[in-house]
Amino acid sequence: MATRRIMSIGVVMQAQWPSRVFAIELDKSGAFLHFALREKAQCTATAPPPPPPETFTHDQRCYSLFVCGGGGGDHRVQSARFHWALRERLRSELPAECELLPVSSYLPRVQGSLIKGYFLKDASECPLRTERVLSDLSRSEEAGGVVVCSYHHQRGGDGSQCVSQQVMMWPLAENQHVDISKQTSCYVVPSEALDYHPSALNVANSDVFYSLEEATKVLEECGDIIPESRAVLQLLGQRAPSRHSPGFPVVVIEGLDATGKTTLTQSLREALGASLLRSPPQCLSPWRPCFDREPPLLRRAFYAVGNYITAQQMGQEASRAPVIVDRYWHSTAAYAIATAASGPVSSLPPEGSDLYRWPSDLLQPSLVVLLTLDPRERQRRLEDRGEVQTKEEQELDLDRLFRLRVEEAYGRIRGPACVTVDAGPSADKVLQRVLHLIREHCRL
Ligand SMILES: Nc1ncnc2c1ncn2[C@@H]1O[C@H](COP(=O)(O)OP(=O)(O)OP(=O)(O)O)[C@@H](O)[C@H]1O
Ligand SMILES: Nc1ccn([C@@H]2O[C@H](COP(=O)(O)O)[C@@H](O)[C@H]2O)c(=O)n1
Repeated sequence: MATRRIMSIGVVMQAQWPSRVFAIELDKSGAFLHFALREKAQCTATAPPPPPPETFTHDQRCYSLFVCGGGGGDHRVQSARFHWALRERLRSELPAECELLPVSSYLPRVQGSLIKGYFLKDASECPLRTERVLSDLSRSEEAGGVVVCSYHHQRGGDGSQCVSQQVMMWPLAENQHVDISKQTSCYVVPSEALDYHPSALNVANSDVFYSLEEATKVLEECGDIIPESRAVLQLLGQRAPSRHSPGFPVVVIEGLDATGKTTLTQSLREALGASLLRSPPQCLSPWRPCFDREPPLLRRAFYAVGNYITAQQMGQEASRAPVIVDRYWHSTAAYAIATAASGPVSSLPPEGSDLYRWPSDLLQPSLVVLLTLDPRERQRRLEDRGEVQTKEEQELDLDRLFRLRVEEAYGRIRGPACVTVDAGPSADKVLQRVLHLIREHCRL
């Protein structure tokens, strides 16, 4: 099985290697370095080697690492967990002078083509220690192994400079007869950037699930590794997800943390004599911390399934009374899309992208209200709850970018779209405003 997996991903990567673009994430504020590979054989003796992208001109040894099973497919759970754990392993085993950056390899505009990896800049005195760690990794059979490449800066007699990539380790099974000679040495050339974060290519069914079937598939695949996933699936039970339009209105309240969702949902329950639900539902609480520690593929599948369990509860409750729901699909999709990207709002998948669509099999609420709040007031409310961490300025700025991405993603989701309400006024004023919206939008 492992060999088949190595074969499939290894061959796919090998066949596409020269067409792929590599995007090194230089920092969380969204700065990328894009490069492509050009086979040396294609460059004639008369043409000078292409000038290298900037980051490679440093006097540092550079490496890239890609988990072979990094794409979709039958071992995606193992690959995702291996890639997730690899960061900690590299951080603890590599010399402290090694800088570790995320790198993505993808085929431009090809959905699902993204493979995630790490880019390593080694400024340590002892390159052997780094190479030993990489060599140990290459022997790892987990998730199909790791492709490791090194980058070499060269200066020609005429003063020209170039960078070449050498494949150090390509863990293909011996009997697969895959010829990697073409990939062993390539020139590294600058490449055009995508208009958005490359993660958008793999968001569907890795970060956001557009049907119950796709989300449950992930939990089924990890049943042996994470027994908790079986318990979650059992809770989902045999009942078909609720898709029918319920008798009473279902109103979802969304927003970043500390925007006042709990306060408002409780007041709405009292004012309307409504049932109050939340997603993820209470019954999933024992397993939430476990999935919060897992990589996005598993974590997001858990929250997606949570929405379907809440939808079943909504269907039942809405036959008796209005239903108020604290978080639902908008939260799942907006946080997932905003976390997969980094940097400014412009790095999100473009407005109107199919990635913002509502899953066709998930109960649609009658109204979705998004609470927005001035960041300083939100900070003040967090402080009142004793939750403000002393953060470095830089971290605060990254936090600000993340909040902006989440809010923008919330606003781009369609089917239903959310209605924005300023949560800055007093709790009672916010309640009155939302009650007014409910009367306007829903039959009561
Ligand atoms: N309109 C308001 N004006 C002033 N303070 C408010 C208002 N609404 C809520 N608060 C206060 O702000 C804090 C955060 O509110 P709340 O817990 O309702 O937010 P939340 O969105 O549910 O947060 P989380 O998602 O983190 O649970 C609480 O201390 C609450 O009392
Ligand atoms: N329907 C949901 C609800 C929540 N999430 C994720 O949980 C985090 C926020 O939850 P709080 O309990 O802290 O308010 C957030 O990181 C979301 O990723 C979700 O995905 N779907």
